[in-house]
Amino acid sequence: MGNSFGRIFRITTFGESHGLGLGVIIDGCPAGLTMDEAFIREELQRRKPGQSKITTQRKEEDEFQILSGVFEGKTTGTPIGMVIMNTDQKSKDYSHISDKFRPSHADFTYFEKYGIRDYRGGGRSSARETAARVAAGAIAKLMLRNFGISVQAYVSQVGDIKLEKAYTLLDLSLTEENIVRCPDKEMAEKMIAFIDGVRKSKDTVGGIVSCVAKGVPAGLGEPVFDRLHAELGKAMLSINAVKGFEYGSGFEGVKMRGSEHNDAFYLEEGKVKTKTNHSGGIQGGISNGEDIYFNVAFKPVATIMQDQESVNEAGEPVTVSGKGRHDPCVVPRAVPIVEAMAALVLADHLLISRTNKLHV
Ligand SMILES: Cc1cc2nc3c(=O)[nH]c(=O)nc-3n(C[C@H](O)[C@H](O)[C@H](O)COP(=O)(O)O)c2cc1C
Ligand SMILES: C=C(O[C@@H]1CC(C(=O)O)=C[C@@H](OP(=O)(O)O)[C@H]1O)C(=O)O
Repeated sequence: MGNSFGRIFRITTFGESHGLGLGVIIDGCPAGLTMDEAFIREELQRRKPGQSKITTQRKEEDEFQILSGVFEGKTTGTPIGMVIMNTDQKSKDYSHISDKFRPSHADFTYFEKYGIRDYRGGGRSSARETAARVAAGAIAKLMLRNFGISVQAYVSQVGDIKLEKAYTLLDLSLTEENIVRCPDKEMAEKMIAFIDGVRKSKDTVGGIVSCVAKGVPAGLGEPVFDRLHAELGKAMLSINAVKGFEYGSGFEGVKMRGSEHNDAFYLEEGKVKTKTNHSGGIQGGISNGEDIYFNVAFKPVATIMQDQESVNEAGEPVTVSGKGRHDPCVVPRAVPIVEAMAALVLADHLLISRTNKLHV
């Protein structure tokens, strides 16, 4: 429970931030998929810590090894095991809080649930675990690529610096050109300067990652509880520090009338299309063939380099001061994580949909 995700394309992750390493088992990846290790490496590089001045300075190369499930460059249909070793843990930085709870991190809730405190870094609750998800997500992306499906995310907001343009008006190929991963160069510079300033003031800040999936065929998703947007929402809300998810017109849509919000159908070369896409590519929990787009809100990082009020395991009031290497803002590194989780949902539903209709 709690460590696995997906139904057919199913992943289980393991490992802690300051343990020996972490990894993932993917069970259900179809046989015959060409493995592109260089691509998996690239994806991990986009997420790894220590990549710029606006991320945590922990230096992990996040080199991975595939242990099973691949033979002569192709998946065999058996479980794929992947490991990434930890090489730069500095657990000493956490000895001073070994019995204290950092406000708004998971120290207190994990202790309440398990009665055990792995105080080496955030343990299992550290976003280090998302390296395993990105490795699995890369394989899901390789599978989706065969079906012409792409998933691309970018940073659209940091604090109150907001990119007002919709994704349709942006050149998303520019996202990787800067360290904050915002495709608008000018806005990116503002965001970077802002995060750097917040970091220097020993504080942290939140932001929004936007994501678009293109080429998703109509018909993915289940009609009632496992609606495609519910699955995407769960995937996104399972990422550390996520506080909000909205898809399509989202919360802004409430300001519109039905006459404006409805997406009119038309035919293009015999194919059903919609003129607008307020539905975000999903209607009745099922994809309609249009782009699927959504936003994910991340809170400011909990560990700040300032004294904060807290309590310890003995129930005494204490002061907690941040130490160690932490992200001043998670969104630059969250971009590949959001993409990975979206790719896992879509790969899973692509395989599920094959059981829906005899002719698919
Ligand atoms: C990419 C990424 C990097 C993160 N880095 C840090 C960090 O350096 N320090 C920290 O306190 N929290 C960091 N977080 C957030 C914590 O992992 C998260 O707050 C914690 O697991 C508690 O979960 P919750 O915030 O979802 O309740 C990061 C999250 C992500 C997605
Ligand atoms: C190491 C990574 O990021 C970490 C995410 C994280 C957290 O609390 O989420 C806290 C910091 O590390 P630690 O687990 O040592 O406290 C970050 O450096 C990584 O993403 O690979």
